[in-house]
Amino acid sequence: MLKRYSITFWATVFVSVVCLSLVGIDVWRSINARSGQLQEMERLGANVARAMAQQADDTIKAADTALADVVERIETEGQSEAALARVQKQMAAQVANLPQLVGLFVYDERGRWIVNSRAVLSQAYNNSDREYFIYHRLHQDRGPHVGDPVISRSTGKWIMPVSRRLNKPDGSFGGVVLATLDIEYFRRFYQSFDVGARGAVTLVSNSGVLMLRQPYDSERVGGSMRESELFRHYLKQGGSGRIGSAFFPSFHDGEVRLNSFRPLEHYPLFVTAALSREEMLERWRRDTFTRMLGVLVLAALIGFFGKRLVGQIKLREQAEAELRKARDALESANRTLERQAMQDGLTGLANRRQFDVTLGNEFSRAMRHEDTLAFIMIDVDYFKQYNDVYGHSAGDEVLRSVSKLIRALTPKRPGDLSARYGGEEIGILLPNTDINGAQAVAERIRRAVENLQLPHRGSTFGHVTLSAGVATISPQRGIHLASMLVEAADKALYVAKSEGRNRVCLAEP
Ligand SMILES: Nc1nc2c(ncn2[C@@H]2O[C@H](COP(=O)(O)OP(=O)(O)OP(=O)(O)O)[C@@H](O)[C@H]2O)c(=O)[nH]1
Repeated sequence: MLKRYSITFWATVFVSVVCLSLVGIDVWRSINARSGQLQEMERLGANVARAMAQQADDTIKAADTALADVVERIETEGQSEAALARVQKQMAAQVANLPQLVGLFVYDERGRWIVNSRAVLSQAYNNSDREYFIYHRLHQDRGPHVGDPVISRSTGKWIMPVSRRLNKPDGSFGGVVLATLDIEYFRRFYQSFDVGARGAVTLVSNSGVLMLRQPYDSERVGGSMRESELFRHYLKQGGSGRIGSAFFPSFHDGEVRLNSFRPLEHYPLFVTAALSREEMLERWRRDTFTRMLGVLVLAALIGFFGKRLVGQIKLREQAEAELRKARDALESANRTLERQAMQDGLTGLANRRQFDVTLGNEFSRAMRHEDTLAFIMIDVDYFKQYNDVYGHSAGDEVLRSVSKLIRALTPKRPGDLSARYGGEEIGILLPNTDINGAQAVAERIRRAVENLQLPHRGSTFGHVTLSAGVATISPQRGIHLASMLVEAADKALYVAKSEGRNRVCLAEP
C-alpha cells in the first residue's frame, strides 16, 4: 500500500511534517508559556494582597489596642483632671510610638474634645457631625469602628478614623475615643510593592469606599466604588471565598487587570492587588514573537532546502528510470542480437553456429552418460530445378514451409535441435535417441512434406519431396568425433539420393 507512493511523495511529506511540527510545537509551547505567565501573575497578585492585608490589619490593630486602652482607663479612672492628664501622657506616648498614628482624641457626648495626644485643646472643632461619632452615638456595640477616610480638620491630611464608643458609668453614650491613621503611612508601604508600571493596589472598606489607591490620587480617596465591577464581584463572594482573583476592566482607568482581593482578618476592609494583563503578557508576547520569527525562518529554510532536495530526488528518480529504460532496451536488443546470432534468418531454425555448439555439447554429454546420439540430415530433392523453374524467392518459400513442418514435428526434449545445416540442408540432432526413433522422426517429416503436395515441375515426383540420412552414435572417448556422426548421416543421405530420393536411409551401424 505504502509502495504506491514515490520517494518524492514521502520526502515531501517528511519535510512538511518537520516544518509543521516545528511551528506546532512552538505554538503549543507559547500557549503553555502564556498560561504559565498568567499563573505567575496570579501568584504574585495573591502574595501582594496577602502582605497588604496583613500590614493593614497590623497597623489598625496597633491603633485599636491603644484606643481600647484609653477607653478602659477613662471608664475606670474617670474624667478628673489628674486622670485625664495621665491619659493624655499615655496617648502622647502611643502616638510617638506608632508612626501610623496622627493622633488620639477623646470626645464627650456632644463632640467636644476632652483630651487628645497633642495636649492642646481647642474648642474650635466639634466632631459631633462626623460619621464615626454619629455611628457610636447610635450603636451600643463596644468594638472598633473604621470610618470612611476624611480630611483631618486639625492637620488637613487624609486620615482613616478608627474609633470606639465611650460609655458613662450608667452605660449611656459618653463620647468617642478616636485614633486617626495617616493614609500616607499606608501609601508609603504600598509604594514598596512592584506591581508593574500599569498595576495598582487599593484598600477599600467593606461598604465600598476607597481608602487608598496606589498610584495615588488624592481626588479618589473617599470615593465610592460601589458601582465598580470589582466591588460587586467581591460582595458576591461570601466568607473565605472573598479571597480570590478575577479579571476586570478598571473602575478608574478602564485597564483590564487581574485583581487579587483579600479581606482584612479583623476589620471591615479589603485590599486588592491589580496587575495589568497587557503589561504582564508583554514580555511573553515579545519572546513569542522573537521565537516564532526564528521558528518561521527555520521552517522556511527547511522548506526551501527540502524542496530543493525533493527536486534533486525527483531528478535522480527520473535519471534512474531513464537508465532502467535504456538498460531494458539494451538487454532486449542484446537478446535479439543473441537470438539473431544463433538463428537462421530465413527458416527461423537454429543456424550452423548454434548447431555446432549444441552438437559439441550433446556429443560430450552422450559420451559421459554412454547414451546414443542421433542425427538426421535432410535435403530437399531437385531443389536446384525448383529454383530454376520457380525462382529463388519461391525456393526460399519452400525452405520456410519445410522448416515450419520440421519444427512442428521434431521432438521438443532438451537437447533436440533442428538447424539449417547449410544451403537447403537441414540437420536434426536428437540426443538419447536410437536409430529407430530417429528414423521414425525422419520418416514422419518426409511424409508430411510429401503430403503438402507443393507442385514441383522439375521433380520426377511432380511435387516437393525430401530425402534424409539418419545416423546414430554411442560415442567413446578417444575413438569417436562429433564430425563422424554428421559424415555418417551425410553418407546415408547420399545413399537416399542415389536410390531415387524421397526416402529415408539409415547409415551403416
Ligand atoms: N532458393 C534457395 N536456394 C538455395 C538456397 N541454398 C541453396 N540453394 C540452392 O539449392 C540448390 C542445391 O542443389 P544441389 O545440391 O546441386 O542439388 P539438388 O538440385 O537439390 O538436387 P538433389 O539434391 O540431387 O536432389 C542449389 O542450386 C542452391 O543454389 C537458399 O537459401 N534458397
